[in-house]
Amino acid sequence: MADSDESNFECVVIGGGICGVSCIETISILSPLCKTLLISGSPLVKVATGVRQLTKTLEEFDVEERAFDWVESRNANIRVVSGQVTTVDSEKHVVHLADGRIFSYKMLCVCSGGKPKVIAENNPFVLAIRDTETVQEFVRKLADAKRIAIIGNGGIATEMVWELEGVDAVWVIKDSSISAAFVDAGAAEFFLDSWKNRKDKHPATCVQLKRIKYTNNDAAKITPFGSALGPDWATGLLMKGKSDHSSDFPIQLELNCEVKRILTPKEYAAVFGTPTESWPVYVELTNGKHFGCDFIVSATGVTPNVDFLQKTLPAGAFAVDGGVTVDDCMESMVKDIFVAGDACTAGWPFSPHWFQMRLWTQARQMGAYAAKCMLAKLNQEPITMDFTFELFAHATKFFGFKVILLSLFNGQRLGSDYEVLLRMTKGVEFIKLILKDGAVQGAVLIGETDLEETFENLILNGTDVSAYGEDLLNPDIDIDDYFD
Ligand SMILES: Cc1cc2nc3c(=O)[nH]c(=O)nc-3n(C[C@H](O)[C@H](O)[C@H](O)COP(=O)(O)OP(=O)(O)OC[C@H]3O[C@@H](n4cnc5c(N)ncnc54)[C@H](O)[C@@H]3O)c2cc1C
Ligand SMILES: NC(=O)C1=CN([C@@H]2O[C@H](COP(=O)(O)OP(=O)(O)OC[C@H]3O[C@@H](n4cnc5c(N)ncnc54)[C@H](OP(=O)(O)O)[C@@H]3O)[C@@H](O)[C@H]2O)C=CC1
Repeated sequence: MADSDESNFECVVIGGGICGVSCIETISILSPLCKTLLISGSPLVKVATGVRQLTKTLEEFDVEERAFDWVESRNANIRVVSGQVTTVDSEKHVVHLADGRIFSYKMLCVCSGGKPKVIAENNPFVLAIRDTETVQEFVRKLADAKRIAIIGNGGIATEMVWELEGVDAVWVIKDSSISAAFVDAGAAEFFLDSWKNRKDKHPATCVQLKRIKYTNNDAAKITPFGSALGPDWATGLLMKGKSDHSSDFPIQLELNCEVKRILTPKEYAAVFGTPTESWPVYVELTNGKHFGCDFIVSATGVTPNVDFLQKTLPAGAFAVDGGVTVDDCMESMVKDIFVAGDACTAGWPFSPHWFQMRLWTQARQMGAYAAKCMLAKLNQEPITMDFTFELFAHATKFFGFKVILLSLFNGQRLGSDYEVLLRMTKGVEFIKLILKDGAVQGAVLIGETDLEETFENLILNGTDVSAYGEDLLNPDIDIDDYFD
């Protein structure tokens, strides 16, 4: 290829995470002759493999890290380069890389992911988990730790506390129950109770949803953050500290509070007097408690990683949460710039049963759908929205239990005007249905319930279930028979 060919592409995709790779794979399948470039800030890309469709909208897959040449070998029209995009010139349709290279595009898809929100950005005792490197740093520091503080109440904190061994942890939660980013107080109680009464941390009944291996790649990543970790990042990792306690429940829960300040030993002594035990860092909480620890994990969510678009897009192109607002074709306010995955904020009128959460499945689906939209625009063809945006569906694993979340599982968007139907067997299963206007609007299915397909259908079809009352969750009745 001549030089100019080397830098001119029809489609350019920024980001080698699950979203960017799903985008180029879809372009490659739908339009094998489309000249496409993937610019990855990390030395390996993340590929979804072994996709298993559990129901119409619910899927599981494994995630593997692959070298650039694996991606290129699948299609001669795909090129993958390593580099950090610093700016995008939307007038000239070119992207600039930190090393001076320039690539032109007809259609651009930004899949640059998110970066952790950190409670005290430059404090060396505060650690955030995002990618393979940060998790390795965590494991390394943990090996020398007797007590840590975990701040945040979402996916990372929930998965981390379950895996910890040989360390005391103070879990600082601003809500009144654990894991509130995903489940309500009832399900949280189910988890806590099962956890405290567990006989075996990984009992045979616990379903292994998926397992992946992350490589320790020696090549330096180019952007400050590599691709986000995902399913099973915590499973199989030895998260072991050096405390010699033998408690089965070494977690101290601090509910309804936040970190007031983080203090050095000197600052702590000045405020609270000389401590009985000396620690590298101290934490004061808004509930008045204070304690020392080896380090602090900030697991307080992500913010879209789109700073390099600040000069390209007008202020109005960004949503309140910092993501780039996209329309129902994943396109931003600026022509031919599409944004997908953790980097974007879905800005179209949602279907009644879907909403955005920054998760693997949505990153993969958005990447694939953005590819279809880019090609449709290139070819001036119409496009209809993917079915995947009809219903929110998430499969994961918390505290050793399979967890399925469907549609408005916490009554999102319904205000207080809905009914809840519950079935719970301690240590075995927790099922919660959200009902409104006689129809199922959402479901939380914890344990081996095998009900995901049934409830997905009831939600999607808007079936009137009011005649069934509580029988809907009667364990002696096979509800599949009702709706056959
Ligand atoms: C610890 C952890 C555990 C998680 N567990 C789960 C889970 O169990 N289930 C689930 O559904 N979700 C989980 N998530 C969320 C999920 O990982 C993300 O939603 C998903 O990976 C987002 O994919 P993405 O491709 O949009 O972004 P990312 O994976 O963040 O990829 C972004 C890519 O863009 C590159 N990049 C960034 N800026 C530039 C630039 N300027 N130039 C070039 N390249 C750039 C980065 O290097 C990276 O390769 C987890 C997240 C974390 C952090
Ligand atoms: N199994 C899964 O599906 C997993 C998914 N993930 C995903 O990875 C991403 C990163 O995970 P994570 O960091 O846990 O983010 P999450 O968004 O899951 O959770 C962040 C939590 O921290 C709370 N929080 C925010 N700021 C503060 C603060 N200053 N002090 C105390 N608490 C605070 C949030 O409360 P509030 O919401 O009220 O602001 C929320 O409960 C998320 O997109 C998450 O969905 C991660 C791990 C596992």
